[in-house]
Amino acid sequence: MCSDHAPAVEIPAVNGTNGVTNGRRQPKLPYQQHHSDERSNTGRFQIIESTLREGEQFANAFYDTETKIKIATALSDFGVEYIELTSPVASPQSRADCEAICKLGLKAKILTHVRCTMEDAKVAVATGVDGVDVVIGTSQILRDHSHHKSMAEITETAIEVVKWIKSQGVEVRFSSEDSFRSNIVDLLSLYQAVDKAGCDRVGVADTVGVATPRQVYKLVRTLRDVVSCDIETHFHNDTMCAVANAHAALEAGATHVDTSVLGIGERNGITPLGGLLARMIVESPDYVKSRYKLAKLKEIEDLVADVVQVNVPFNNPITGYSAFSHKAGIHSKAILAKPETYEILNPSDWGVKRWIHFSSRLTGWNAIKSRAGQLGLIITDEQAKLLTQKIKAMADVRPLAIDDTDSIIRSFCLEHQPEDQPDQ
Ligand SMILES: CC(=O)SCCNC(=O)CCNC(=O)[C@H](O)C(C)(C)COP(=O)(O)OP(=O)(O)OC[C@H]1O[C@@H](n2cnc3c(N)ncnc32)[C@H](O)[C@@H]1OP(=O)(O)O
Ligand SMILES: O=C(O)CCC(=O)C(=O)O
Ligand SMILES: [Zn+2]
Repeated sequence: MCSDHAPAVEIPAVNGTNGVTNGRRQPKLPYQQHHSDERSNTGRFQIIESTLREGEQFANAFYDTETKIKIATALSDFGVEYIELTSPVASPQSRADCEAICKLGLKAKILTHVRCTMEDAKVAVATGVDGVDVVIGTSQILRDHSHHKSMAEITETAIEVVKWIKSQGVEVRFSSEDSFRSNIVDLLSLYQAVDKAGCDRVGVADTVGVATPRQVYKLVRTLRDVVSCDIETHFHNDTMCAVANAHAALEAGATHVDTSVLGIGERNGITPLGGLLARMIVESPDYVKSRYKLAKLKEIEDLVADVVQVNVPFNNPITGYSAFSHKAGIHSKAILAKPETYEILNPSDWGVKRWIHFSSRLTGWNAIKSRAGQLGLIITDEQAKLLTQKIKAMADVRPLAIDDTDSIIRSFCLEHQPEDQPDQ
């Protein structure tokens, strides 16, 4: 956990965020959702994990069959409800891999993602998937420059495709690509038509990452009153709103959220699996903990990071290098006393550790006293304060490594050894 430039005290993750402490249930925080809003699904959503579809559209991604199977198995074990795979019409190997994953008998349902055509739908159903995600662009710009179809043509084909997939006993979702740049009236009547045709889910997609949480809430809330089927949502992260938008969609009544591990996808990707769960555990801890094996998140992220040859960003939610680091003296003192002071997430839920940086000019005496304790050195408050001044003086000159600071602590204790100080 600690590098030479990040001297740290690892302290046990003992906080009971949202849990039971000393046999007493903690009072809910005022900003926690109480699920009194009937429309909100923040305590009962499902994840459509698209690392093997949207994620394959990430610039660096190349998955061989073995890797796809490894990722699909890990995601299913983690607890995601659905795994979405690349279109089987993309290439012969994509089709073979889709068939192979369908035969694994994973707990998660297997979906594949195709264009809104009967030809694509037939190939998709023949692979043995549990469900087919059908998509077509509905914004004027995509209709003009991608597939050149009118809304009437889209509606006619969509109804035919949805009805046919349903007739095969396979789950079907119909999604409008670029929903937030589409005409709302066109969009709602299209969703209504496919809902009537027997669609299991309709999908709202912010394909270009233009939507804000307020716009998402408004569209999904309206849609919730127009269709009776489930509502899936897909958010790109171009303006860093992908997690907030997913949350807003659930509040407005969406039932499913698309994610990918580390958020990989076209351009800078979509709602990351870890980021979404970090957001959701804060208000629905029991639901999130009961469905997903959170302690496996780091393993899955490391696996995918390795496959697509990227580093996990330092500020990644939960698993980033500094996600549970505390440096300034004011923070460190309070964290040592009660971790919830500066942590809304509990690292032990995710199998990771918090750590306290203790070798900078921002370090306070409480952190130094705690570090001395970890080294088996007992010092008084006054001695810790004096020692902290020495460490600050050194840290003003250059970055200190853990060993540097530990040496300063040890020499200080030798100089100030009381009669009963244990020998070092
Ligand atoms: C926003 C998203 O991420 S959507 C999902 C994106 N996923 C993919 O594209 C999967 C990988 N894609 C591929 O392998 C290929 O693009 C294929 C096999 C799907 C199609 O390949 P090609 O036939 O060579 O066509 P190309 O990729 O150049 O263009 C896309 C074609 O699909 C049509 N099209 C695009 N979107 C749709 C749609 N949603 N429904 C129906 N047709 C569509 C376009 O009009 C174009 O048709 P054209 O052949 O008449 O020009
Ligand atoms: O099928 C969908 O809902 C989303 C497709 C997609 O990746 C997008 O629109 O960005
Ligand atoms: Zn996408």
